[in-house]
Amino acid sequence: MSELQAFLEKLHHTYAAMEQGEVAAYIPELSKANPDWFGISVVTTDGQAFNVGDTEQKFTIQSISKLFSYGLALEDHGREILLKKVGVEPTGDPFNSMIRLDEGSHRPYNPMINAGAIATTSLLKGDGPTDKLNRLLKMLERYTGHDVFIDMPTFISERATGHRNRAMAHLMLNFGMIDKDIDAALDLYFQQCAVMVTCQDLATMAATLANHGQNPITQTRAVNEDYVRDILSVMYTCGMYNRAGEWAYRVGVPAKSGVSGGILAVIPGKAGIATFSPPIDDNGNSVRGLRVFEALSKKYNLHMFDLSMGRCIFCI
Ligand SMILES: N[C@@H](CCC(=O)O)C(=O)O
Repeated sequence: MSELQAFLEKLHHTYAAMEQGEVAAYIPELSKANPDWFGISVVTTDGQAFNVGDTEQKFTIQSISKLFSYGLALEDHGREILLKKVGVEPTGDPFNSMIRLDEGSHRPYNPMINAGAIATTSLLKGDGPTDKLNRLLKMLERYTGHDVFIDMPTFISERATGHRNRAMAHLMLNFGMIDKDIDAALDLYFQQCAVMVTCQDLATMAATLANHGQNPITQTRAVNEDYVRDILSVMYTCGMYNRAGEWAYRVGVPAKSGVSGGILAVIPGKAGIATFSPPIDDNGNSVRGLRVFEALSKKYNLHMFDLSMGRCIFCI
């Protein structure tokens, strides 16, 4: 067994017993997740895969989808046009806050909070709702390397209860920051959040970004190489809810988490790492996931600004 595999198994064993955190329930369908589900996956840019635990359990991608739709919007519109519609500043506020929408330029602060993600998804090109959804699914399939599907109960559950997201869309419409067909934009946003993935998928998707936008297993290009740096920049500053600063300080790699319990992180040029465990803390981050990433970063010197010798030894 490789040293990395042995270390992943040790981490899994150590943190499986943790009992902190709560499974998200504000989208009713998410509350059905088993709090004991726990997986850790690593995929390297040369195509090696390491897995431990529930890495084949399917779950809805939720907020992690935001970084991928941001990549597609960058391809559709380019950096400067998109920047006029959605900023790149961290907020320090909860992901579903709308306080800052009502001040200043009315431009959502960044594409990783809900307001910015809804605005980003509303900009995706396509000939009507079906074409837009198909473009989004095809894009995600280039990252995973296989077909992806929407979990209908989760989509319907969020569509029926997502009043806060609906309110944000109305506020942005009021300010003229979003196209008037907000129901279609919200449906597409709820659909992208309800796409089913596994922990292994998330690691492959992260490895694709680590590999300059090309899937290291299928060799398919998932996103234009020019935009990988934009995606990773907003992940680094805004990807971990209102713990993004502490994550950057402690773990030091671009990452994104979602309320269903997934976290993915990109080690540029080296690997993608993902964890899945549904209990989340007050910020929305998986409690087991945070511990695993802190331990991995320490053990393998993953922090981007750690320039000591032996950095990221596991992925060479
Ligand atoms: N669909 C969820 C995603 C939230 C998340 O994972 O942060 C929402 O909009 O509330």
